[in-house]
Amino acid sequence: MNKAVKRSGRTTGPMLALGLMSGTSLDGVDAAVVETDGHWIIGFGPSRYRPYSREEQSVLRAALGQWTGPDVEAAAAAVDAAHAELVQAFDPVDLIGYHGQTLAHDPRGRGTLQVGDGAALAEAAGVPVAWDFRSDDVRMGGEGAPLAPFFHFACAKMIGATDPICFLNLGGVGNLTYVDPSFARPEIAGALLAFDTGPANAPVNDLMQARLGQDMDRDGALAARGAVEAGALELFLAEPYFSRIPPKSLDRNDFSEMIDLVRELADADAAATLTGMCAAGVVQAMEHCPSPPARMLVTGGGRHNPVVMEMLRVALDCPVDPVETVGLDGDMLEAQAFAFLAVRVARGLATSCPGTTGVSAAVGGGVISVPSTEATPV
Ligand SMILES: Nc1ncnc2c1ncn2[C@@H]1O[C@H](COP(=O)(O)OP(=O)(O)OP(=O)(O)O)[C@@H](O)[C@H]1O
Ligand SMILES: CC(=O)N[C@H]1[C@@H]2OC[C@@H](O2)[C@@H](O)[C@@H]1O[C@H](C)C(=O)O
Repeated sequence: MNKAVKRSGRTTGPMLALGLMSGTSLDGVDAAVVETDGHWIIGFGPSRYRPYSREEQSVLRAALGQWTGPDVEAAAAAVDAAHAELVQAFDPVDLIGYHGQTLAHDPRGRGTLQVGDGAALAEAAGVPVAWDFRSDDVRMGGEGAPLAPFFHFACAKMIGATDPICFLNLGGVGNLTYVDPSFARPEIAGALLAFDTGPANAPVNDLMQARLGQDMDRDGALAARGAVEAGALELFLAEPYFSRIPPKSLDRNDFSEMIDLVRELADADAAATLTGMCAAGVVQAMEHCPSPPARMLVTGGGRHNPVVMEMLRVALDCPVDPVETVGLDGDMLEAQAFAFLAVRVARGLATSCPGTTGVSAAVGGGVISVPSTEATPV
């Protein structure tokens, strides 16, 4: 059996890390290579996407919101198998960052659960694996999410930003990172503020599935034909979550009852209203930022939706662009984030701080499992 270790032996120099992320949309696994010393992004390597099959998706969906039991075990097995298969497609790396699949997230109650066994993957791949990224943060009073902000800080430095900017990830859930790149390090108070903005694509996907048997409102085609219903939007914004001071985080299904607010609406109006809720959550989020950002860079699948992008452009006082505008890859940013964080775990560096998760002090989360064939940890 391999062992989980906390700290690195090697302390400097770049490493080649492969990040693996299975997001809340349950569509598949993203994998991307990053070369980094844990502080600076030296370069981006190859990336791949491995979609879940219909069967795999239903296994994962059946386990959502559960903490233990046969559904969770089946989901864990499906997640491990998909990741092990995907890793095979890459040339050797120094380290893997394995986020796994979040099934349940209740940081102030039962904790947070990502399935995916890093020890087994380390054995299968023959490479050390950093995993279980969120538990330590939750144990120290944090939200356990979002964790991409330390990577966003490095991205802001890489693109040469000098004024504060925001990264907005529109996945199943939305999350925002405000970065002040004038700070030298991400854990210094004031460098980062991050939190989940509200539901993003998940309610729209659920609506499309329930009403039309489709996975998503591709290119916002349905929403573009409808109108936002003001009453439903108002009820949505009355949710206490939006006025709560960040950091704060959400589970995928925390807002699943939003679909009830559009139950009486025609398909196009329902899609437009749920899309409007995603944008409105972001607009509310800006109220919590310490200063207006110079620009907003959008990542995640929602950046492909012209309806939500236009809503944001109309409502916000700064340019709103996909991250591709600055040369980043919006389909792979989260996978790259977990490659970057893996190296930070290996180096004993912090992965979250009070500004990103509300944790009591900067914490280096995650553990590293080393394959039994390897004599010393990374
Ligand atoms: N062309 C498109 N038009 C509209 N929506 C799109 C398009 N492409 C992707 N999406 C939306 O983006 C979603 C996938 O986003 P993404 O891959 O960022 O999610 P995720 O990583 O699983 O979620 P999270 O970041 O919450 O973990 C799809 O389920 C869909 O709703
Ligand atoms: C608990 C959990 O898995 N949260 C995810 C989810 O998906 C988006 C948003 O909610 C964010 O908080 C987080 O993922 C990103 C990758 C993060 O940790 O930065």
